[in-house]
Amino acid sequence: MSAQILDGKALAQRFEEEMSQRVEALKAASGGRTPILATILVGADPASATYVKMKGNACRRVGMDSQAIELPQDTTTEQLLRRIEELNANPDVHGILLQHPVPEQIDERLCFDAIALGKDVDGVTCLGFGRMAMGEHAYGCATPKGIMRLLEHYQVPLEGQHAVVIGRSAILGKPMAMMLLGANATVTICHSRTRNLPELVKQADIVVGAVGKPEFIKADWIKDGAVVVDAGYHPQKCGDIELAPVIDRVAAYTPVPGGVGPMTINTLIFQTLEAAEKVLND
Ligand SMILES: Nc1nc2c(c(=O)[nH]1)N[C@@H](CN(C=O)c1ccc(C(=O)N[C@@H](CCC(=O)O)C(=O)O)cc1)CN2
Repeated sequence: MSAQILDGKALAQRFEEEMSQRVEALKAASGGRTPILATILVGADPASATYVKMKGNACRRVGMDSQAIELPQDTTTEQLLRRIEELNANPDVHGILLQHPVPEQIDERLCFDAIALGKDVDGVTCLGFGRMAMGEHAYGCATPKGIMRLLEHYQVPLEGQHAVVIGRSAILGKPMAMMLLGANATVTICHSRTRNLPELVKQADIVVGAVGKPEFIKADWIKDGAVVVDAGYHPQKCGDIELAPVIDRVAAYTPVPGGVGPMTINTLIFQTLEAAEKVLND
């Protein structure tokens, strides 16, 4: 069997070309106003700094701007909330990204939830999650929404399929499960205390690795013909799933790197453009 590669890098590039045209049209229609994503990075975690830089670069590639806010490691919850309130009130800012994780003294949930719903282009607020889960409009959480866009592009059937999501984090596993459910998949959510994890994964038509541990999901848990989606990315340049031994016997898989990661960034930028279009086209 020759597996389909769910190529997130190529798809993100293609979507960027389409978005560039939309940005140009928006600027022309709004007297030259430019969509702006505000990015907030707290502390000096090198990986987070890299991701935020990649997001700013992606904005510029499609003709949008980013406003980078860098706050020191000892920032308090109150200080961060004030910065978010300023961005909420700034009409020139169309989307707000708070890079996760923040230093441990900060109440991350409180800060995520302070982001105005219309500017929550990273889909991190409880309100946005609730609306999405109930089938109402909200910007989706960037990584799971990016996975859904990838699966849709490659016409991976979801309806009636058994999707097993391994991981239950607020910005990945939980919204992923709700999005798959919204697409009429039958969803099992597994986590660190799940018993019989290998047996559950063996039942999956679609496996989503979202556990944050390198190659935690073993090749011999994955059934022949499954669709394998790996949302992990680790310094060893591998994901959450032991991928190499299964690529000849699965139906489709996301490579690491070049699968889910580029779609995460593309989705954030795409949703920023949507938010800007809502404001600037009015
Ligand atoms: N507020 C948020 N914080 C975090 C999110 C998020 O979606 N919102 N996701 C992750 C990290 N992340 C984006 O922030 C991210 C991780 C990896 C990639 C990516 O494109 N990886 C590449 C490889 C990169 C490399 O070569 O160094 C790939 O997989 O091809 C993009 C975004 C945690 N925080």
